[in-house]
Amino acid sequence: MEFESNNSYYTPLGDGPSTVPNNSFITYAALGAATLAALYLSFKLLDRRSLVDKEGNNIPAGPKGFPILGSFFSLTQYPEVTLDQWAKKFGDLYSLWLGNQLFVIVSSPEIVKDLIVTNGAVFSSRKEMYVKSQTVFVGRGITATPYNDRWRKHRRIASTWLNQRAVDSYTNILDSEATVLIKAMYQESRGGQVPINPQPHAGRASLNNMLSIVFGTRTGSIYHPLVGQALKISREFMNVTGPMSNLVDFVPFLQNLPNPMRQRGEKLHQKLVDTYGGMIKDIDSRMQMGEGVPDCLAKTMIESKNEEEMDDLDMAILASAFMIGGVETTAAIMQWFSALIPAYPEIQKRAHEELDRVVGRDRMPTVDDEKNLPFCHAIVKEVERCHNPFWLGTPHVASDDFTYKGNFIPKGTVVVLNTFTMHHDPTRHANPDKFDPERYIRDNLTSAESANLADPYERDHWMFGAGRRICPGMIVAEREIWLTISRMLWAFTMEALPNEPIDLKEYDGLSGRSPVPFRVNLIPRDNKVAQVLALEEAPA
Ligand code: HEM
Repeated sequence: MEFESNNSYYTPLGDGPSTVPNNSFITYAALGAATLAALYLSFKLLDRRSLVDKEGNNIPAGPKGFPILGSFFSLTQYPEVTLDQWAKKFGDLYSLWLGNQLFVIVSSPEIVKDLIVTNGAVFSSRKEMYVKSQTVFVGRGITATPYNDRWRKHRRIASTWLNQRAVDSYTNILDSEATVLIKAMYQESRGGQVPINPQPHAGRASLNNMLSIVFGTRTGSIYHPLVGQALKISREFMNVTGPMSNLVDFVPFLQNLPNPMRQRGEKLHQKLVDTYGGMIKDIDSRMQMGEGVPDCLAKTMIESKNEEEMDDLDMAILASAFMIGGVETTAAIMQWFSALIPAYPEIQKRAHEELDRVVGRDRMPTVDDEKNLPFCHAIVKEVERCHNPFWLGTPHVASDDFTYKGNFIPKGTVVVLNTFTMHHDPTRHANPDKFDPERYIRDNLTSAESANLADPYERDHWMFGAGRRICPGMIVAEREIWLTISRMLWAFTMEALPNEPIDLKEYDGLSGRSPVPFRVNLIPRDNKVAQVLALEEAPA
């Protein structure tokens, strides 16, 4: 199959500033028919605002918003900041409207546990968003599907490649890709002589891990055409499918008008089918010709497609969910780490001392070393707390009416975990805006273990979501993040360029977020680095 040769990952803002909403309200407003529909809807909306249950309990209070649009335009730029301000005003459980859709915003660990975990039978569905679910994923794929038998089947199949035993079986691949990453960074920076943009390197490391798991293949360099193409697809996905960014998702009459988001969604859908569906077809043909194919998700799906009643589209979209969910996310954490750490020489120094004491200079840290490197482990968790790539997560939906402590949550309400507020709660994280790994120094659990703690206030962070839809890729994600970050720390002293400050506020992406491109100096810590990376012969 052919891949477009496109290295646009160097300029990921190619589709315009990503923090601007995707729909042009002006275009829609120009259409006269909208006025009548608007009036009708505003009456309906007023009706819904007074929703009550049988006992007369109201929906939680919240910002009023505007007729028709609700609070849409308050949430276009840095929505997590607005949600945080409203949490301070309206409390840990409040509501808002976007168009005809009611949202409930949950900002405390206790309420997340009570609703999403304890009442998972009610709060584990997804809204079939017009752009993301209906147009891009066409009702398939594990991420966006409602809580039904198709989701259960896809989650079960996904888990066979993401559970602890599976991850243990391919940890050698994650380990080798982490070494390749360090080597490529070393080489591109010419042993620390020129600054580099870590983005394509982080992207390729994550991409190669997912390519191995899903298709049993990998790319040989950041210039392989699949790197540019896959990262471009993931980036477009992040910019097209924000949980609160598409007005057309919430104002249904817009779906019948000429619609740029539908076109972008359809194009993206086709790219997914052509790229990842095409790779599955290649594997299928090779298997039919009796060629040996490495074990991978695609092979599992092809072998069991009759028994599991999966068609080609099911397989293409499930593979796409891995390629999207598993690439930008882990790569974003590696990038946030690389953006943050140059500002903290004293933290690097302490990490270097720990690494030298526990691991030494003759080898790089491994998965087994993590338990003996509490400060490096704490750095990873603190990066995740400060820079969750999905502040709004993937919202859940109530599949039934529910009343929680006098607050009515009607069936169909979208429930958002307000992770920004929870990650910045000063009662749990003193001085929350400070990057301070020390706060996790006594946390010796993985995030997967932490998610199972009985006390939700003890959980490390909420980056992976919660309940029955919690990220099934947590174990592999953590392992690859550990290997890459601990090895970057082991190999380099990371420094910002004197005249190029690294922007930690702006970010790229609407559903997921990663830093805007930046460059860093990666100074090898000593000449052992080249030897351990097998770039230089060890002295006799
Ligand atoms: C830093 C890395 C990652 C982050 C921050 C992340 C975050 C998330 C979040 C917030 C959700 C929604 C959870 C919820 O509904 O409560 C999710 C779901 C999901 N993630 Fe991840 N993820 C990461 C890595 C991965 C990886 C490596 C994979 C591998 C394939 C993956 C696959 C998925 C899938 C398939 C779902 C959908 C689950 C469902 O709806 O049942 N993720 N992820």
